Amino acid sequence: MTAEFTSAAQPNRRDLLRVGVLAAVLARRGAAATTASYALSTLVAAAVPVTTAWLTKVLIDLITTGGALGAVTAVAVGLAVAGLAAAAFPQINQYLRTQLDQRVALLAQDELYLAVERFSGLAYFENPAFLDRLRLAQQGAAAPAQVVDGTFGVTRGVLTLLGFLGSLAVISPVMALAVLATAVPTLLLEIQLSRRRAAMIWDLGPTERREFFYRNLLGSVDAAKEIRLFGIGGFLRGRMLTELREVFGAKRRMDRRELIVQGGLAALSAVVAGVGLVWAARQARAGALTIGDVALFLVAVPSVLGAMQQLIVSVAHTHQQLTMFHHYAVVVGAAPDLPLRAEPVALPVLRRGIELRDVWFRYSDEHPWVLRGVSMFIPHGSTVGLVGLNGAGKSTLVKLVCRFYDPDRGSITWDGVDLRDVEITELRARIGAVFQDYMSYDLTAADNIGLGDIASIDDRPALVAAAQRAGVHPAVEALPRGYDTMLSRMFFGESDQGDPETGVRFSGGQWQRLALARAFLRDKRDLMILDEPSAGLDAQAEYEVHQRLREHRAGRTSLLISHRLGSLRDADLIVVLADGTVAEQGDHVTLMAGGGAYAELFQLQAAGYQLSEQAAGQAD
Ligand SMILES: Nc1ncnc2c1ncn2[C@@H]1O[C@H](COP(=O)(O)OP(=O)(O)OP(=O)(O)O)[C@@H](O)[C@H]1O
Repeated sequence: MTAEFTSAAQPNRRDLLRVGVLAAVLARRGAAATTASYALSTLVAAAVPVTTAWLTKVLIDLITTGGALGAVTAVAVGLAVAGLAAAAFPQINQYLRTQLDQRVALLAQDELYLAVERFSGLAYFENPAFLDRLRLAQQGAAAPAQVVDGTFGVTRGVLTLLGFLGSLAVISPVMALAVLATAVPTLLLEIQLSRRRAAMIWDLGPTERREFFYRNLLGSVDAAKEIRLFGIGGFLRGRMLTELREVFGAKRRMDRRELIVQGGLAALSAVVAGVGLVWAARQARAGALTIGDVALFLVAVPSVLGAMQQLIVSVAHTHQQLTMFHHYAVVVGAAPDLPLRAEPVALPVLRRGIELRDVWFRYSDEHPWVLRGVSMFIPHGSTVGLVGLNGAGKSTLVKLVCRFYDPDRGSITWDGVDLRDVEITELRARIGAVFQDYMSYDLTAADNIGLGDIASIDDRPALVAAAQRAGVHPAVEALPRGYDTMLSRMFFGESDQGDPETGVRFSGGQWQRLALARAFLRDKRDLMILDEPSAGLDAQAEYEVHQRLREHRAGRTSLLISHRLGSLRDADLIVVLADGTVAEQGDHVTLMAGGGAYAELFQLQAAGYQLSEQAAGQAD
């Protein structure tokens, strides 16, 4: 499924052509008028140097041969106008280029993240090859404008080159051929260098990713405690530097290669120009060339070489940008990570329940099976508790019910309709959830709750009601700007708290209550999933939250995961997962009477509490 991300980084000619067309289409859609103006301005900019050189030659010849005053004046005025154009057009070009860059990048970025949003599962985001592609695609979003710019650069280079080469050919066809002959190897070598550079960028992807990870870790507030307590800053820094040295080493080798190749080619051009200069001087001395010819020659040779250099740089740059843009095209054009039905079945309002039938799942072919034939039923209107040791597959099962992945075998049905047959967004719109690894957004308290149901984000009474149910309302109300206070995972001083741009730091339990409030805002959904909703709460808060959950769960369908078995005691059904299968299921009383894994776990926890009570009693 993900082979398209791991395939060779080097696009072939057909790929380049295809992405070139894609870049042009994006430029047209994003900035048609700017692109057209830029094209026009490029043509003028290309014509100016050649026109100037010819007018200079004509002027010198007119002056040295005693031409008419009117003619001299007309040519001089022409030269002045060309000078004006030479002064103005670089600025105009620069402005148009920036406009083009920004407009096309805006569209390209929008389309990239639209495509990313369309990947409705999680598998791509857990695939390092995809993450590498995405990182390069983000850089590639700026490429279409660069490709257009490069194409215009090539056009400008070709026009200037042809103009000067034509001028040179008039004076010396041999010289024109000699100059042209240096261009061919230069162009080929530059393209090869560009290919190598693109391959190097791709190969360095994993190394750069690791370096980025260590760099982030060293500056992260979350990791700061452990790094300091364990004294591992030096160790992590060492690893970061090793990765960085590897990156720089590869880049240095590439730079040296470029230095040798480009230096050699520049020397070759200089030799050709030098030989030409000697030849022209001798020809003028012998009277075979006019002074105007020599002046034109003196301008034409460096201009041809310069235009050629510019052309080569533009070709190489365009090639490199096309290669970068290819990463963008791979991401934007990637097949959906989860198969989508062309004609999805409408998702019925849940009336009967959700059934998992012989569900097998593993994260990839290289991973072990996590679920091995799980069959269970979540009846509508009931609370089902999911129990199991760490790594038993509880969160995985929840992710399958949300269709973040598809089962490898078996099926999950919603009132008899297979989840694979319905529109994913419709399914997700029917589910409310607090995940084990819930998000803490560096946004206002209101936004942190409102994101749970974007349609209600401005409905303050609804946000307050959700916060009240999650028991976080008093804490939010006490904030400097109440619900409009920015919450942040960063620390800001007291004096900053009046500043709406800075944030207040919440405790872990308060963030968790906010996540709960976010889920409560979605409470009119068919299914509520709560994966460890109270793990970070103190005992009193946990009691309160469970009390509210109980009230809230009444008559609704919910799937509840908790290691604190006491909180699942009153669930209608408790399912125990072990070794990827359902080890046992039933309500609390039945499972306790059965004396199986659940009863054992429950008694172990209860004994733990009794022991601590006894210890506390003895201490008193
Ligand atoms: N994205 C992933 N890629 C590969 N393996 C994964 C991934 N997520 C989980 N696993 C593996 O799947 C198994 C089940 O994990 P899961 O998180 O579902 O367990 P759990 O029962 O929720 O555990 P816990 O009680 O610790 O939360 C574990 O062995 C875990 O290593």
